[in-house]
Amino acid sequence: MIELRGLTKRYGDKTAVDHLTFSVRPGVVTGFLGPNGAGKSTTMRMMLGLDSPTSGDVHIDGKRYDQLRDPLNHIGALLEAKAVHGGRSAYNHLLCMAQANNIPKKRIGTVLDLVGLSDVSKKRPKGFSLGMGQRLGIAAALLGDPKILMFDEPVNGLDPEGIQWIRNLMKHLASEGRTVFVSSHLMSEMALTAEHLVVIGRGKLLADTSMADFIAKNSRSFVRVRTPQPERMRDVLGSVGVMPVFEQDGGMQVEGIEPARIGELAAWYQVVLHELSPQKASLEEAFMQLTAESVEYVARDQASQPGRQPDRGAKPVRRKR
Ligand SMILES: Nc1ncnc2c1ncn2[C@@H]1O[C@H](COP(=O)(O)OP(=O)(O)OP(=O)(O)O)[C@@H](O)[C@H]1O
Repeated sequence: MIELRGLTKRYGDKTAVDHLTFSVRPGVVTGFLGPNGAGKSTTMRMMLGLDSPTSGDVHIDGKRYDQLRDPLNHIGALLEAKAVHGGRSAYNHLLCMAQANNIPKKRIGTVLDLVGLSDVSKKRPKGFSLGMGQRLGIAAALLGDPKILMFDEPVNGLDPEGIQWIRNLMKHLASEGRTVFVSSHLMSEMALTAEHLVVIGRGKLLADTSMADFIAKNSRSFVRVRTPQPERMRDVLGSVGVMPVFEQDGGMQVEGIEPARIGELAAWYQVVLHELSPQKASLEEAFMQLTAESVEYVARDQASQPGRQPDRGAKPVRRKR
């Protein structure tokens, strides 16, 4: 279990982490989400004692990191893929870590097997691909057989096979009862991996919720209707108590009625339809809306258009009647 209480980090007048209070529980993968610059890495560094908080604290199984004996036996982390001494073989890299942390040598073979690097254990990591480097970083995190694991953007730059491997590994580690905390700026990736979500923006907590709740609240479904007779269609829908919402490009979003029923009504009242398609607002859209206020760096074309939504149909515009 990881517990943060009022965790705050300031760099000069910049508040990178702003009074974060939440807990990360064992047995599930917890996704740590936020746009670039939200403060995820800074938070993780403070969890690992690599940075000290300006105020507040973080406890790993009830203790501060610096109070843990043999910390690698409690918490393992993958922060930067290639932060490895290039001159040592993969085996020797892990050996140095094991010796420095009172970890039995036999764990090295176990973790190299687990991440699929046994065949290249004598090779130097500087010749490794990004995916192999990532696997070595994970082997290092698992070396002390810790109950808590932390991964900072572990799938960045990986191919689909590597992404799937890491996803399955994280789920497996959680199913063994471990605490698994993984950061990402991609909601779609987290939806496939995490059971719990912590979302931050500009260092502040925006959501601490189960993935199921987040999906239930945010995956709004609606029907997109396009017709050359929008006013007439609006009246037809109004006659059955449904109020469409017009989109900027003239289409309309209709909620609370099945597409088949809309088609039947249109046929009955002789309204021509050009589109009748069921839609689901994506989780990525919901995440972008949640964090929209807190995005630090916005592409110029978005920034120059106040109110512009990042994705098609993310927020419909109501047209005056
Ligand atoms: N050492 C530092 N000195 C000054 N500012 C810093 C320092 N480290 C981080 N920051 C600032 O703190 C904020 C949070 O950065 P952080 O790297 O924790 O965010 P992040 O959520 O991990 O972002 P990303 O997804 O881009 O890695 C950013 O505005 C960053 O510029």
